Amino acid sequence: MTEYETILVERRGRVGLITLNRPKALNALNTRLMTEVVAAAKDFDRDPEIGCLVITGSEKAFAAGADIKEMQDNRFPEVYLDDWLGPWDELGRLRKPVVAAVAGYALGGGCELAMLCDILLAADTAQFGQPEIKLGVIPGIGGSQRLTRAIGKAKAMELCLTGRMMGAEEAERAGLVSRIVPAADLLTEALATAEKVAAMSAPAAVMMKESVNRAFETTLAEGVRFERRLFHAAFATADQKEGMAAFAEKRKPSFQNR
Ligand SMILES: CC(C)=CC(=O)SCCNC(=O)CCNC(=O)[C@H](O)C(C)(C)COP(=O)(O)OP(=O)(O)OC[C@H]1O[C@@H](n2cnc3c(N)ncnc32)[C@H](O)[C@@H]1OP(=O)(O)O
Repeated sequence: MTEYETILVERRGRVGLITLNRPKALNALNTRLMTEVVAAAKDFDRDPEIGCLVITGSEKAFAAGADIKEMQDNRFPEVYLDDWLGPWDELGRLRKPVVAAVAGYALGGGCELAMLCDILLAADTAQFGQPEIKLGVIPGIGGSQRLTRAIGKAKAMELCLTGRMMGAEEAERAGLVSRIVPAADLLTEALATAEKVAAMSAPAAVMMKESVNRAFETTLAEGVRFERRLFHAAFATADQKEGMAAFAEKRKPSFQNR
């Protein structure tokens, strides 16, 4: 069993739950936390018993950004040569779906971490923002790119250039989050959503995630072609036979994840 210092890691049936746990620093993302989150998420991603992940924080903060005190004395040659913050990109390469359950502050790297996930659920207390400009820097884990793709240039530009936070309702209207839930229900709702995903055919869920994500990386024609190829490939799985037989026989499917 791996020992972690800055996160809590639990299995809830077929769901892998990662809880950021630096409460005194509002879950500021230091190097240790980055290393631990990435390692735990990759372990779950490799685990055939896990079908979906949930990443969450505390009531007050999902994460208040990269750890400012840790990075304030950084110098260009070191951060450049070490590709500092690069390991976060590995979360974007996870094959299994990931649900972000966000309450309180999701700022800077915290907002970027949420956007690295696939389904974003927000508590009514959630506050999103990219305030790096106030520190004399810009986002470094994809914030200027993913926020712009999620909510469009007009709003992303305003938020990034002013550092203004946006609440859960504005974030939902803008298309950043899929749903708002009362703060007290956030984890229950996130786990229920993740369980629903984990109960689907694992190959179909991985194909679905890959196909939706492709929409951000390619032209419409290429994306449609990519989707068609994966759709064809789904007919090579036992789960396609089971899913369609279950429909015809008016029963629930029992997927074998192959
Ligand atoms: C990824 C990249 C490239 C960049 C970034 O993410 S830069 C960081 C972006 N985030 C921020 O700028 C937010 C910084 N935090 C705040 O503005 C405030 O903490 C707050 C508005 C989120 C909450 O304010 P509140 O008054 O409720 O709480 P504080 O007393 O300010 O914070 C409690 C405790 O946590 C420490 N803290 C908070 N955020 C960070 C952070 N990002 N890095 C390091 N430490 C952080 C804060 O210093 C305080 O600790 P102490 O009591 O020990 O001072």
